[in-house]
Amino acid sequence: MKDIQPKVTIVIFGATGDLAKRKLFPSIYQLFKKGKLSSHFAVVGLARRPWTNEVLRKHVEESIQNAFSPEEDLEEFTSHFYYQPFDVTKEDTYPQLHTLLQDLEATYETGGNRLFYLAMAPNFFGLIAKKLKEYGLKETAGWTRLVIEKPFGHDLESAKQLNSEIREAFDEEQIFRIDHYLGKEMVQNIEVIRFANGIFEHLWNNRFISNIQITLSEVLGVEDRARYYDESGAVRDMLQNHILQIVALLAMEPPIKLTTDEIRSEKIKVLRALRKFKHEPIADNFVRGQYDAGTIHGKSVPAYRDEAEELADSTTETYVAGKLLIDNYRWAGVPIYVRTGKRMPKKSIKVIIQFKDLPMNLYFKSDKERHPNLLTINIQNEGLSLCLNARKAGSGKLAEPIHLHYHQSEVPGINTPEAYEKLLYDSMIGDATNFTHWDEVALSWQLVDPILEAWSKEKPDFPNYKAGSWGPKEADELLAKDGFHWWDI
Ligand SMILES: NC(=O)C1=CN([C@@H]2O[C@H](COP(=O)(O)OP(=O)(O)OC[C@H]3O[C@@H](n4cnc5c(N)ncnc54)[C@H](OP(=O)(O)O)[C@@H]3O)[C@@H](O)[C@H]2O)C=CC1
Ligand SMILES: O=C1O[C@H](COP(=O)(O)O)[C@@H](O)[C@H](O)[C@H]1O
Repeated sequence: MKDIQPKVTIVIFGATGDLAKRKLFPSIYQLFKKGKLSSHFAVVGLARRPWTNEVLRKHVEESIQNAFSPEEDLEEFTSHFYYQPFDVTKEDTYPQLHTLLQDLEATYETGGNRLFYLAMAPNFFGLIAKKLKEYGLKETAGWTRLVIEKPFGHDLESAKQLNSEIREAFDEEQIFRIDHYLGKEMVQNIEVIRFANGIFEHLWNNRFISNIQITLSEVLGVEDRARYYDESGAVRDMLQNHILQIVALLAMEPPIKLTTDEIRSEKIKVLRALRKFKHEPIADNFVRGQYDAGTIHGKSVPAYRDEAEELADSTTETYVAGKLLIDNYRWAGVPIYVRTGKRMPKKSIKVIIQFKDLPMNLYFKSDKERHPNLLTINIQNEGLSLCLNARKAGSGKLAEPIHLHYHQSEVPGINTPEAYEKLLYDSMIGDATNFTHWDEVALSWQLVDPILEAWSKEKPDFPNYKAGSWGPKEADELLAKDGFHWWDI
């Protein structure tokens, strides 16, 4: 079946920024190259810098050359890009934008479809949405949609405030809250692995699963995002969004149909059932950390507090590990251990499902040597692996663990699109399945707020893990007290 080729004007607020350069321009290029965009599209870049169309086009070209080696002449592609110097806080710029959009819609015959992409600091989101409505930029012959980057708020209260500001201007169906993990191939694969395989789905519950481990580890430190990151920390940056979305996909009930509403409704039920830790001590279930200087891949790296002047006394966590519990019939009693951190020994995104041991296993010399069955979903290096026990060759009656591996990248002809590429396309065709609904955002903050509130009352003893290590020792103790350990990833 041929892909739909949406006709559209994409308006990028924050077009001179990091996200636009590293992710958005290369993704739009890929969509164009793959024929998912026809010639009926235009991209308008907005930011304060006094750039021109030519400067933006050169910048877009460089960003694409940095991302991959394009075979074709990029000129035709970049000719669809236009730049308007624009300060979102200044009233006079909106009417100018209106005129530019109308001109481009006539030139490119886009049917008036407008995708407003807010690649800017979140404190501007409410204002931009309001002004787009006020200046009639939403009134067109086609559809208008608003794509919003994370973070969506700083806590539940600010998220509610932001949501109500946006909802005054846009309907929920027009709002696409992006979580780029939902565009990752293996995150999208979770529901297929579960609901298309009897051998897993029949066992996918507290009778057969002993625990689940989710690790999102990064080698990178804070890079040049110190100001943003220090306000955010690992909980707001990764746990509140990416990790909880993965949890929802792993734990949801089978949807009755593969529609946006049905899938969302199942995910929301999981987030509702997540224990919110309002009454238990947070320290029993969550561990925070901040990296000290250390060595990664043979290279010395500084402590978080030495990465930028403003971080000198920071108490922001660059690591969090936690034990989540889902209080429903399927998952009661199954701990879901999660961890994410910067400056870890390797970049990895993995989910490990540990199945319960058999009551008796005669094929191992001692209980200590027994190895549980593990299903590993490798989100970073796109693949799956299943650890089973099989006869140890030539050993008589002993068993040993063996691994069945599937690596998507080794399958000929498969070229997985980048997450942003998929999500941009979905937003243009109006498929909101892999975007977060307001209810999901609100429920996620309900989990996270009590953790942050408890932490805010005590000064942490930071730094407490070396760059290049797997985080503070308390994260190992979190599992050890339940009789588990983190599996190697
Ligand atoms: N970078 C990343 O990897 C990721 C980013 N995000 C999110 O994406 C968003 C953008 O991040 P990022 O690109 O890194 O940020 P940057 O700081 O690199 O870019 C911010 C952009 O906003 C523009 N800008 C700032 N003030 C104004 C203003 N008053 N009017 C108009 N434009 C303005 C800046 O341009 P100028 O100075 O020319 O005005 C610049 O283009 C944020 O919400 C971030 O949290 C989410 C996930 C990953
Ligand atoms: O959203 C974010 O994600 C990145 C990690 O994304 P990945 O696709 O490389 O796994 C993280 O570095 C960043 O701090 C965070 O804002």
